[in-house]
Amino acid sequence: MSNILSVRGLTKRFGGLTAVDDVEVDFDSGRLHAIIGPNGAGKTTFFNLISGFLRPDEGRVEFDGHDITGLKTHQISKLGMARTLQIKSVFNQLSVRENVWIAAQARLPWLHPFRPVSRFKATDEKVDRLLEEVGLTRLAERQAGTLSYGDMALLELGIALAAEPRLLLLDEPICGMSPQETAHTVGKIVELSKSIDVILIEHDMEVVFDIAEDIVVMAQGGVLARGTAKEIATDERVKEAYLGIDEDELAGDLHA
Ligand SMILES: Nc1ncnc2c1ncn2[C@@H]1O[C@H](COP(=O)(O)OP(=O)(O)OP(=O)(O)O)[C@@H](O)[C@H]1O
Repeated sequence: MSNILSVRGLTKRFGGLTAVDDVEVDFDSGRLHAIIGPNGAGKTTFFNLISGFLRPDEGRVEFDGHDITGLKTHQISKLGMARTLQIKSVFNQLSVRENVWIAAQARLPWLHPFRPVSRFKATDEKVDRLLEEVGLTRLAERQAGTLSYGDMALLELGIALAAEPRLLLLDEPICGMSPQETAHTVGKIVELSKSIDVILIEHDMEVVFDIAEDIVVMAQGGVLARGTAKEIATDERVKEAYLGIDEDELAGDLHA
């Protein structure tokens, strides 16, 4: 199986704090990956480094065969990596459809006066498909700013998918959602992961253990453990890393 992402010696310091510390990790294509770890473990900083929001102090990141170390976010996104649900990319005044349309349009060459009408038709069809895919067809004409939290998250997913990514990074995609919204969004993520690669940062252990096929555990900037839900749930080092932070909740989830 080929690697969609390979990370070597990745390090990021903020003053005296090493937020990501010499991380070496590969993510193979075709499995749903999750990154978990206690607060402050370095998960979001890791995402920021691989998606170009932050420049690493040391190390190398390879995405889909390209060395992307130090590239800017738009260059990385052009190569096929999308990230969603932490960056608020939605225009609140526009409709759901218009938001996705703009994102889909951005993928095409710059607008010019001689652009064939068929290109707009193709974009319209693509937008319809995307809305269907994320389950927002019924709300297509709704002003985005009036969406519920869960529907807004789905819209952000639609916007990310408009870029036709090979790899989708999701940072706490169900944070703040109701149980129904969670179930719906988790279903979508699983479905999506069958056609594109997904790496998910998530605190909800029940969801992670339920859907992730591969779990990377980060602690204090490094990779502490890696394995299947079963392996991670019984790993003493993982239990220790969470001890004192969320002991009751984790104990419940790990033994579920
Ligand atoms: N821009 C920054 N400047 C200074 N310190 C930072 C910055 N970003 C993150 N940190 C610190 O780096 C460490 C790792 O933070 P990070 O947000 O990556 O952890 P995390 O695992 O995503 O945590 P959480 O689960 O709480 O989101 C923390 O100690 C955090 O305070």
